[in-house]
Amino acid sequence: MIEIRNLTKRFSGHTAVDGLSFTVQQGEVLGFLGPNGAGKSTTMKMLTGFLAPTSGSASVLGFDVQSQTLKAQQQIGYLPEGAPCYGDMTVRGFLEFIAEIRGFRGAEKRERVLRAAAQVELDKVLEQSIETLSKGFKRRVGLAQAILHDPKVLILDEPTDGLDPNQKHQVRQLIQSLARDKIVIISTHILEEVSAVCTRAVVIAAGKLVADATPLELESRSRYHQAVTLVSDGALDQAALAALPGVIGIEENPTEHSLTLLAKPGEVIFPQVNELIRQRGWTIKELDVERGRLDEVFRSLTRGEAA
Ligand SMILES: Nc1ncnc2c1ncn2[C@@H]1O[C@H](COP(=O)(O)OP(=O)(O)OP(=O)(O)O)[C@@H](O)[C@H]1O
Repeated sequence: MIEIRNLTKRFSGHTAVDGLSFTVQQGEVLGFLGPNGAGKSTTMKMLTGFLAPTSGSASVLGFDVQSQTLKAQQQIGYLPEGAPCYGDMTVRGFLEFIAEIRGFRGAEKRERVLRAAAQVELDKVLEQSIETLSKGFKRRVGLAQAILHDPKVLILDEPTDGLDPNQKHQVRQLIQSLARDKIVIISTHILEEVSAVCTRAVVIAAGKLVADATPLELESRSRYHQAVTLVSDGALDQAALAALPGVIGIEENPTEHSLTLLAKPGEVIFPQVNELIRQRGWTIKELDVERGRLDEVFRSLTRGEAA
């Protein structure tokens, strides 16, 4: 388990992290979200023992990060933002270098490098210099160095930032396969990542926790949760749609020639909308029921709080 208790960091009069508390259990993939300047990197630095908190504490699998720093750090694999590597080294050379820093020698070092490279599918580029790799492969090198010592905890700072959609997809699949027996914390600005890979999300703004929930719970806070969008060539009777039980509003989307019916919190409106369509014999080209919009929830949670 990772436990963060009342963690606070002040920089000359400015409070970057403000009394943050949360825990993460084995098997969880936690999305750590917040606008620029919210305090994500500062929290990660305190959690990984690179920055001392002003007050409060953090522990990793029972090891206090401040008083048992090395023990705590041995449990952690860390992918820093941008996954910096030594570009002129080969993939194998770099991974062996990291393995040595982690204390592995001889056959064990070589085996660990091969195992980590195989896990993230780097086998074919082991002898290639890192600077000649694509961004996606560079990110894999960063992931490989983070898992060399088979840590129980992975801390990944914006692991898919700057990658193309295919590379994003591949790195997310890798994270999911690595996450099975680990605790994973992913800091991200990319909200779709939260739905794609995270089991839980902690949202911070101005150093304070503003939400701690599953992606589904967060989506259910959206005003678009259970909203029904209809696309039709013909005109629809908006008054009749608005009068349906559970409907609290209608939005017109002129560019898409569609109507979005908003549901009262906690209510499902799809059956009554469907019934009205049947009764009136409307031709509907598309009908979509939404889970909710994370970007809207994120904005309303963090609005005006960014530094
Ligand atoms: N060493 C430092 N000295 C002074 N202020 C700092 C220092 N490091 C961070 N800060 C401030 O602390 C606040 C939180 O910064 P932090 O980098 O943790 O945010 P973040 O959520 O990681 O942002 P981003 O998404 O942009 O990476 C910001 O206002 C930042 O300017």
